[in-house]
Amino acid sequence: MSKVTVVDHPLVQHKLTLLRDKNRSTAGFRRLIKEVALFLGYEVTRDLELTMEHIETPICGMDAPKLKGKKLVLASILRAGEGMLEGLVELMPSARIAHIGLYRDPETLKPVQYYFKAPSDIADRPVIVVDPMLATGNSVAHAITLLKEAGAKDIRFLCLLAAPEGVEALAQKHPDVAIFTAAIDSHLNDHGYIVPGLGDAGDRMFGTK
Ligand SMILES: O=P(O)(O)OC[C@H]1O[C@H](OP(=O)(O)OP(=O)(O)O)[C@H](O)[C@@H]1O
Ligand SMILES: O=c1cc[nH]c(=O)[nH]1
Ligand SMILES: [Mg+2]
Repeated sequence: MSKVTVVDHPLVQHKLTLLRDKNRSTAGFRRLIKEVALFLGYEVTRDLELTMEHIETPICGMDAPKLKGKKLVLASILRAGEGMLEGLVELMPSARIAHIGLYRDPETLKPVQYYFKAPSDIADRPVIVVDPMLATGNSVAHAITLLKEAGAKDIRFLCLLAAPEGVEALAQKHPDVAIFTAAIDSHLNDHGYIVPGLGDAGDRMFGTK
């Protein structure tokens, strides 16, 4: 069973409420997604391994902690992952980036793939998959399958909002992938939207509806 972490930091919860509000402007929505991603970024990277390195401060030499191993990969599920990616890149400017182009067929709720590009040495790097919405879980499960086929081994998933159905489905398909989210909502409606949710994240972020 996947480990699920709900990030209940008060600032995250406050900003999530602002995001849910249907009267939030496109600019406000974009800014908030990026801000929340910064907070969530702290949690999703909490268990990264450190190694000691000798450095010289202006005062003396010391052994100080640095991240161990290769830079990690941020894997953004298009389109909505891009908003969170912006915040995470600010936190980890040297991260490598993977893009996975998927949209959900509104009838079948199955993902339709239109793009995939990942670093060639992804097998040697930790991977954080980002997409604000975990609804049925079909999109992220497909994205993770593609990343595993490309060689990824150490994968975690960061979203903003999850439905219980999606958490369950992802845990079934990829039990090795830890899930980080700001909230787990009530359920999915007949169209596969999260209730109460925040609507269509991509459309709200890019102003396409
Ligand atoms: O868990 P699922 O049921 O698969 O739904 C979640 C997916 O739906 C949304 O993308 P969408 O298909 O709207 O594409 P977009 O980001 O281009 O708007 C969202 O960003 C996820 O990728
Ligand atoms: O509630 C939902 C479900 C899928 N995708 C979204 O953007 N929102
Ligand atoms: Mg969308």
